[in-house]
Amino acid sequence: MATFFRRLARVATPFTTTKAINAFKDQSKSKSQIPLGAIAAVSGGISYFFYFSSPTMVHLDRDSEEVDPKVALNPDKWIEFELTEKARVSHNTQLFRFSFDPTAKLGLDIASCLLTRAPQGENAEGKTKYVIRPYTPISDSDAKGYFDLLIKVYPEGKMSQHLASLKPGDVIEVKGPIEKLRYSPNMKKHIGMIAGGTGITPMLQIIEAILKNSDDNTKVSLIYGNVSPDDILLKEKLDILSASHPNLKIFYTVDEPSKNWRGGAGGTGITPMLQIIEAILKNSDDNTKVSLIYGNVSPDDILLKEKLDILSASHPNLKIFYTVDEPSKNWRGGAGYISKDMIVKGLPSPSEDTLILVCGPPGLMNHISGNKGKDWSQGELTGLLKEVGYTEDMVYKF
Ligand SMILES: Cc1cc2nc3c(=O)[nH]c(=O)nc-3n(C[C@H](O)[C@H](O)[C@H](O)COP(=O)(O)OP(=O)(O)OC[C@H]3O[C@@H](n4cnc5c(N)ncnc54)[C@H](O)[C@@H]3O)c2cc1C
Repeated sequence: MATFFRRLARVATPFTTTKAINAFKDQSKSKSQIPLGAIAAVSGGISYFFYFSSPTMVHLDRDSEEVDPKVALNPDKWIEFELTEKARVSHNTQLFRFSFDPTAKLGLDIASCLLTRAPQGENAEGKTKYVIRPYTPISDSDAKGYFDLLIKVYPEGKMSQHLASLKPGDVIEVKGPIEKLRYSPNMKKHIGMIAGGTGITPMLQIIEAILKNSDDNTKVSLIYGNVSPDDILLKEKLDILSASHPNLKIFYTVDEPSKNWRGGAGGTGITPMLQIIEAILKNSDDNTKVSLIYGNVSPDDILLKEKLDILSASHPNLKIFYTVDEPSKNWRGGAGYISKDMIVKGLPSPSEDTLILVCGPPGLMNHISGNKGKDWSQGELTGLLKEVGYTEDMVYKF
């Protein structure tokens, strides 16, 4: 448990790809007990390297193809799952790991959610009343024996408070899956995503499905909005995925930038990035595209800017976006509500080859795309996406 909390604490520090690989090596010594704190910090990066560099994973994949795996979820029946670990991810968000038969998969297609229910007193006839809420697992859909939920805990939230009160060994009832958007590889050339807060969860399901399939060439551009830098969930995981996959570009924006707001790399956090950039650029057989978001307090604080500018000017595969806390007059983004300008610059243009996915709290949905209908239908497309020229068939609201 101590290791688990130490790893969690490391979430606050810049995480390099080397660290991710080492973290994986450490974990592989006790494969059945991967600490959830490490998952909170880097699981995406680890699973990415796992999928693309580990012979063990190839072997596991072959195994799973040979035998039709058992499935843990049942769409018609509430099933109890045991909480094995939980970890704080931000000041109001926690990660929960639930376990089941280690030889079974959860049984979730991309992109789907599941339903949880918890008892909430009794009705007049003495029967148990339940609160039921949907959540989107963020663990690999092929993972055996466990699934992870990333949940924002609301002060008055019936289910989120119940979940926050659970201790390892306690159980929660779950039913599903409920399919949202049926994702198939290469269904679109370019997918744009706009997420707010825990609205990142369905996006993560789709991103990981794309990145782990080497035949899927879909480009993904994600705009991820949060209130403050401390609210950005799984940032290290997203950064590692983006740093190691040229088809994934991420732009973070926060309503309340703090002094520490650093974007993808901050200050001396540039050093590991530079190592990777130089390794890529000096190898003429390496066609990896790199997008670097490099944040600093002020324009004067940007380290090695001249060198980075020269590299970027001479290598078309390297794109750099600088962000600063104390902007000069030329400041162009990285702070404030998601704007029309960010959408135009950051997402694929309206076209039949693109799809824009939106997920977040009602305020964000209203601002970006209009909310869903009362009957959970897609509802009318309004907001910034409509203004920019997208049509209803180009947008999916989770
Ligand atoms: C398809 C789907 C997938 C979802 N996946 C996730 C997920 O992966 N992780 C996750 O954390 N949530 C997810 N949600 C939201 C989740 O289902 C619950 O709505 C949320 O956890 C609040 O439930 P609660 O019972 O704790 O709060 P409630 O008792 O329903 O609400 C109590 C108070 O909390 C506040 N509140 C509740 N929801 C919101 C909101 N969305 N925005 C702003 N304030 C709110 C309001 O002030 C409300 O009055 C998903 C929702 C849907 C529809």
